Amino acid sequence: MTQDKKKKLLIIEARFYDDLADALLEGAKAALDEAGADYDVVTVPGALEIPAVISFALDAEEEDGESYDGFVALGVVIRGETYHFEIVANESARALMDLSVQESVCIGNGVLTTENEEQAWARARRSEGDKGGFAARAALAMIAIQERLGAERT
Ligand SMILES: Nc1c(NC[C@H](O)[C@H](O)[C@H](O)CO)[nH]c(=O)[nH]c1=O
Ligand SMILES: CC(=O)[C@@H](O)COP(=O)(O)O
Repeated sequence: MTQDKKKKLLIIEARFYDDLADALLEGAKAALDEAGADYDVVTVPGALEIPAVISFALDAEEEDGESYDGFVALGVVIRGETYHFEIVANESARALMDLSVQESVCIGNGVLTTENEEQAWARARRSEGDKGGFAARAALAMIAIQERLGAERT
């Protein structure tokens, strides 16, 4: 991957909450458009499915499939009545971190984990927290650092 090559990223969005997913995706797309990066979008049911899609993309790359310079994970996990919040929030984050470190993959994590919907909106809206845009910019930053260090995935 050369410094001047146009970057291509894969956005994986968990659409457990449709309207919130729209807000996160708007921010992420705006950030990547502003950076002049190309991207594809894949939609999954929930945050727990996001890490596997990155694994699928890495596997496909080894079979001469599409190659992505980085990944943007988007989703919203809102606490309910049971322990499932901890499972979804913690395990999706853990799997993304494990992928980034063990596979040297550039990932921006825009999966919100909130106590309620109000907190989620305050972070999803591009005009407020813009966590979707932040995650996209984080992925781009990691791609640049990986290039600078000469650590691109072969
Ligand atoms: N409760 C939330 C979920 N739960 C669904 C899981 O992510 C997963 O899709 C399901 O367990 C089937 O494997 N997902 C979110 O993204 N946000 C939530 O608040
Ligand atoms: C984060 C979740 O999994 C949550 O939406 C599930 O709600 P509940 O714990 O009330 O089943």
